[in-house]
Amino acid sequence: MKKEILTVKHLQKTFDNHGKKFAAVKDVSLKIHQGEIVALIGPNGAGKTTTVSMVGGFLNPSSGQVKINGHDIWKSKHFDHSGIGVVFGGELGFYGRASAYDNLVFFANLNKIKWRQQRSEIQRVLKLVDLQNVANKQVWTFSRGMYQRLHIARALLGSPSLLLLDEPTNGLDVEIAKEIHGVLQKLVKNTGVAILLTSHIMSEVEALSDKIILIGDGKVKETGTVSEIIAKSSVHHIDRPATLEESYLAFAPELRREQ
Ligand SMILES: Nc1ncnc2c1ncn2[C@@H]1O[C@H](COP(=O)(O)OP(=O)(O)OP(=O)(O)O)[C@@H](O)[C@H]1O
Repeated sequence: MKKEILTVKHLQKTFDNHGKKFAAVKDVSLKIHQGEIVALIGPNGAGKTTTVSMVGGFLNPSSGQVKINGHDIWKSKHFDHSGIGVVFGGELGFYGRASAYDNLVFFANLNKIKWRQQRSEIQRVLKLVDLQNVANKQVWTFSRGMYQRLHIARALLGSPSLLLLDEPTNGLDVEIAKEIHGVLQKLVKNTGVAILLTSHIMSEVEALSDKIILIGDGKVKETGTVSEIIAKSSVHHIDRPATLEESYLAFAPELRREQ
């Protein structure tokens, strides 16, 4: 049995905006094991990003538990980020005139990686995302795909056991999205890192995930592998298997927010 990396139990988040309460996450429980890719899917406003933010330590839960490697991250006063790498994505976040290597030195310092270990650690993460041959190139020259790979490399500094990716290929064209999928699959295979991602792109979820968690109205509505979710949706065709997108659409009414 593979090691349990992330355990989330009955997570809840209620926002209070000037006395007006809104329960964004009502009841989310999930588990991720070493080397697993798990996708959170659901309609806009379902509570996916709020969940990921609580797992990543950016937002404190109203109640519930988040454990990384058995350690309750919200129990201790000082949140220990070392087990988690967050991929922020987008075209910001790096200094364009500096090289990929020098950008990563900046983040290695933030991560408190000892200077003696920095060189080998930066080379390790650049290799994992296949950027080792452009380590000394200025980042402004990078393509969108290379930029996204550098975001992943940054998140891998310090060898976290869990990577969080909120819509990892948002705004990227199909070809670059495929490139990123390949990087993530290779990463999981080579390092055993666990991945929690959110996505609206069903082909991406189908290609990457070992497990899917369907979220609606701030609650987990279904959990299963791609084929289990398709089977549960009861969408059938005589001439071909149902797609995840068709099955997701069949679940859509159940996922809407209760008024
Ligand atoms: N700080 C906040 N104060 C009040 N409500 C918030 C706050 N942050 C998020 N929400 C609300 O909580 C709900 C869940 O938002 P969240 O961003 O987690 O959804 P999501 O599933 O990630 O949606 P999307 O797919 O659009 O990214 C939404 O209705 C959102 O407006």
